[in-house]
Amino acid sequence: MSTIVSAPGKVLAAGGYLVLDQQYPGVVISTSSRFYTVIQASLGSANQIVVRSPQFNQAEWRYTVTYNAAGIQVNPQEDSIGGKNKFVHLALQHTLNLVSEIHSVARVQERLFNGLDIAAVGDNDFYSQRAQLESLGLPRTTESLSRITPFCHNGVKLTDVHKTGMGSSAALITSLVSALLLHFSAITETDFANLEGDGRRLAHNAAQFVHCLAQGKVGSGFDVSSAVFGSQIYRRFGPAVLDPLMKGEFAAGTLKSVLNSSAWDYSFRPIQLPPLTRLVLADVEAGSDTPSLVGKVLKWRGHEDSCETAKDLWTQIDESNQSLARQLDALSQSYVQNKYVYEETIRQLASLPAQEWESISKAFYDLHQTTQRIRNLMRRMGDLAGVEIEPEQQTHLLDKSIQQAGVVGGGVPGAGGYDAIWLLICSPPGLSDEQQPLRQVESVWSTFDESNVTPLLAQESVAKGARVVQLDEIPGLKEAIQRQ
Ligand SMILES: Nc1ncnc2c1ncn2[C@@H]1O[C@H](COP(=O)(O)OP(=O)(O)O)[C@@H](O)[C@H]1O
Ligand SMILES: C[C@@](O)(CCOP(=O)(O)OP(=O)(O)O)CC(=O)O
Repeated sequence: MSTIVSAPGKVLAAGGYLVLDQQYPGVVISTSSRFYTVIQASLGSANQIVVRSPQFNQAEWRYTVTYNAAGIQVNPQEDSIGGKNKFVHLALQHTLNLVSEIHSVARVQERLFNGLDIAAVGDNDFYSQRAQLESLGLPRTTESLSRITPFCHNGVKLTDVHKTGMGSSAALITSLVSALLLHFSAITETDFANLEGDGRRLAHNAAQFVHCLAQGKVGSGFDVSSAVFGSQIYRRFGPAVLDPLMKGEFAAGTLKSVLNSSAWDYSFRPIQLPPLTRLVLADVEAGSDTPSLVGKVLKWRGHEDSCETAKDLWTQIDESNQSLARQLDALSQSYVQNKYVYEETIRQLASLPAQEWESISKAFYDLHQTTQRIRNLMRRMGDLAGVEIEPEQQTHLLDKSIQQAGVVGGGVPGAGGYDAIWLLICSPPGLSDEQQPLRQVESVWSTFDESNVTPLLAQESVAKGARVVQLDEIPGLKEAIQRQ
């Protein structure tokens, strides 16, 4: 029997920094690029778990599971060629204990009778493909990216890979924890498939906890929430719910009671991007260090000399972020009300830059203005806090991109910095590939001389968050997990 769960990556389009405070929601889009965990019964030894990542060199981690009065211990084997993998180790340790608290230790022992083989792979978008395109002599376009083998081998060790900032650890932990809970029948597939199901909530709470523990801090959790529930308006949970577990209190029953507790007060409201538009992402440069950016912004926000200005600015940013959410909703509704008119409008917008849209569609023009206002306010926050939230080179790249016909708007995702940009562009049906706004954007990116810009393949995920999949459904997955 095998169990496969996929979980999407994320783009925090609005709400960077603010979303760390429960007062402010964030707008997060989950991506079509996903992480997959494939659990298969192995023919190995009892209580042995092997986790492999066939996209990297030396990426195999072996664990032995033992049982004693304190619960289940997942022990990394000294001879693991992958060295340490805190994220994977903690996911196994705590999810197996959660299973034993929900069922029994015997359930875990029984399902580990022949050991387990677990493969974890991520879509190519999670890792920069710039070097791969160069070595294949291909131009930096989405068309070239679609020619690279799915789940391709990155040619390096996991520790040396260049990530694109789509949240590999959150997607990995979500897919791994959910797959384990399902494989050990701690939650049912039907309940997991339901966005409001208790099983899906438990998977979320468990993945949040493991991710926080592995990161050594309780962040906002927007990445895990979108990996579990899909695109959403996210409001964080109060961190106190995790206090006992973060302090290492694992007396019998604690995991189950904390992770099932009604004290989890996060909220998510599913959203979607307007129909006939598409999200486009670019991998720009080596990533900025998010924790150090966050540290500086929070210091500025807390400082007595700047806290009043910060409060005012955050109120303004929040108003714009909430307008963005409302405008996205309204556009989806207007599509439902009159598909024909909506489609015709998108076709017209696709041939003009957004500054010229007001007379054609006030709703899309306003959306454009809102994204620009959010950029301005975030830049102001960066200037005041002394942090490069939208560095000058990103400003040039975004301005050039947003001036193109059919581009609604964009920004730097999450904490900002040098690593990525996102754009929302019109994608009307019936246009030839050459006429699509995406082509023009790709051409601007390929000739941009201040940094090396490579598109990613990701679009918005149509599936809502984490889901169970079958091996044959996903092109290239079977081949990838069989790779040695
Ligand atoms: N393909 C993979 N296989 C196994 N572990 C992985 C894989 N990808 C990521 N991880 C785990 O996630 C960690 C990366 O976490 P982090 O640096 O927070 O990444 P991100 O910023 O992408 O979320 C790695 O050190 C590793 O423990
Ligand atoms: C600043 C933040 O609000 C958003 C950071 O989002 P990013 O998407 O930039 O994060 P990384 O996955 O670490 O690259 C911090 C948070 O919410 O945890």
